[in-house]
Amino acid sequence: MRRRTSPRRTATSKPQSIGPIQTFEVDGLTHEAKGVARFQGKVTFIEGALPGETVEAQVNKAGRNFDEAVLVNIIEPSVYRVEPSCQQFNVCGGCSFQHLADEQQLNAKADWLQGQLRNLITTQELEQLSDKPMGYRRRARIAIELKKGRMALGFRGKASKEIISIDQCVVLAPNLQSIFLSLKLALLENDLAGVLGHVELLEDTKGVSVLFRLTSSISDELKNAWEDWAEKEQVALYWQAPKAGKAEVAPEKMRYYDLVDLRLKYHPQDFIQVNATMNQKMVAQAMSWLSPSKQDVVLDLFCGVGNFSLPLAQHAQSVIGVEVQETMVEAARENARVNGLDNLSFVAADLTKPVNNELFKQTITKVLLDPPRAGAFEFLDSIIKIGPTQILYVSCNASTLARDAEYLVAKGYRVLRVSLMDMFPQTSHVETMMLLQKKK
Ligand SMILES: C[S@@+](CC[C@H](N)C(=O)[O-])C[C@H]1O[C@@H](n2cnc3c(N)ncnc32)[C@H](O)[C@@H]1O
Ligand code: SF4
Repeated sequence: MRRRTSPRRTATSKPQSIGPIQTFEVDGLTHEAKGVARFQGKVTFIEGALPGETVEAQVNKAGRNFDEAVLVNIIEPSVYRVEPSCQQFNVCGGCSFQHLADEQQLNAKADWLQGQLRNLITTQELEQLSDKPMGYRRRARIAIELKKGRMALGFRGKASKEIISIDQCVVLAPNLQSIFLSLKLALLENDLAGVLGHVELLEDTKGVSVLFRLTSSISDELKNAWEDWAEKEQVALYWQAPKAGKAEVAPEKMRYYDLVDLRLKYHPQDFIQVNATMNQKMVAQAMSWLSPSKQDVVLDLFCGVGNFSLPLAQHAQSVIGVEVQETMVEAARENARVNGLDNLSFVAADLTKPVNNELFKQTITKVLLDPPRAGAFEFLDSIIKIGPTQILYVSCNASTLARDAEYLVAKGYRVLRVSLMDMFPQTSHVETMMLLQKKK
């Protein structure tokens, strides 16, 4: 439980203001964590202000329909305001909600999600799935910049593209937090920083790894110095050569993570869900909601390396996974083989384009889809043609989920269950699971 705060001056940096300091009563919150107030009838968004607060702010962007203001002082704080755990919270763009108590963050996300899905869930209760609020990220891309001889290693800022230099990131898994510190010190001591595009930190069942994205070649001597550092820190090191699409990785250096009794191999730059414990819970919930049985042939769209396909195959008659990246399809096939599952097949296909293959020849009873932010609109007519009895939609973008689900509902499906999954606490991102059933 984090400490509640009392009235105080905020640590917000000095605003580039155009208006005088005014007093606002805040009565709403956007999903990007901006307080919503009205001044003489006009909506004003105030970054850092919370509902129920009386604040002083200065309008720094005046628009026709709304203004934006910079928080100057909190006169009456919300009872849900807490001290941010991260010292960089006011400037780093990585988190939006650290000033709001964890349970209230979830309520705010639920309200927002309910609004996005207002045409779909009037009576259904929005279910919730959550886990630890801090130390959950098993993957992070760290930006790097050298300016006038000074190194900034961190994330993009809240209000600018500037890289905010950080020493500690409390949403990272603890092992990644400690390797981050060691990495920062080591980068200050030699010449690698000048030829880095970015650094990727990753933790999985195999351990911790660091991937360097190079912008130009480096000497063997420098490379060896870093290999020594990696050995001392007991991390695996990967090098992505300049202009290379992906790092070259020997089979024995592939990564893996465990999912209950399954082991899934992947390339260090392949997609994996960033929150390991929430992923376990999400997959378990998907199995419980979709409830695959030996009568079911399940289609797993946007399947990655088989995160849902393999657990589905443990219960279903068979599973067909579809994924655009050939290398991930190969990894998924290998994962099925190594885990002793012979009722899976995988197809490499771009689901935004017409898919002309065996998919439509089989009787598919259930479909699971987990698309990127853009959603799956182009493939919806194909799903309708396949005609599964149930569709389980996992989404990281509620607005494309709403669009796609409204289309499915118009074409003969109804929403059975919806769950907000707090995959990314402290940030404004929301993961959602929706189960749809074909109307009789
Ligand atoms: C949100 S991830 C989900 C992956 C997997 N279901 C999991 O849980 O790890 C979306 C996946 O869709 C794949 N993808 C992106 N665009 C695609 C497309 N046009 N057609 C097929 N797959 C695509 C990505 O490579 C990625 O593996
Ligand atoms: S992403 Fe990390 S450094 Fe940035 S605000 Fe969140 S916890 Fe702090």
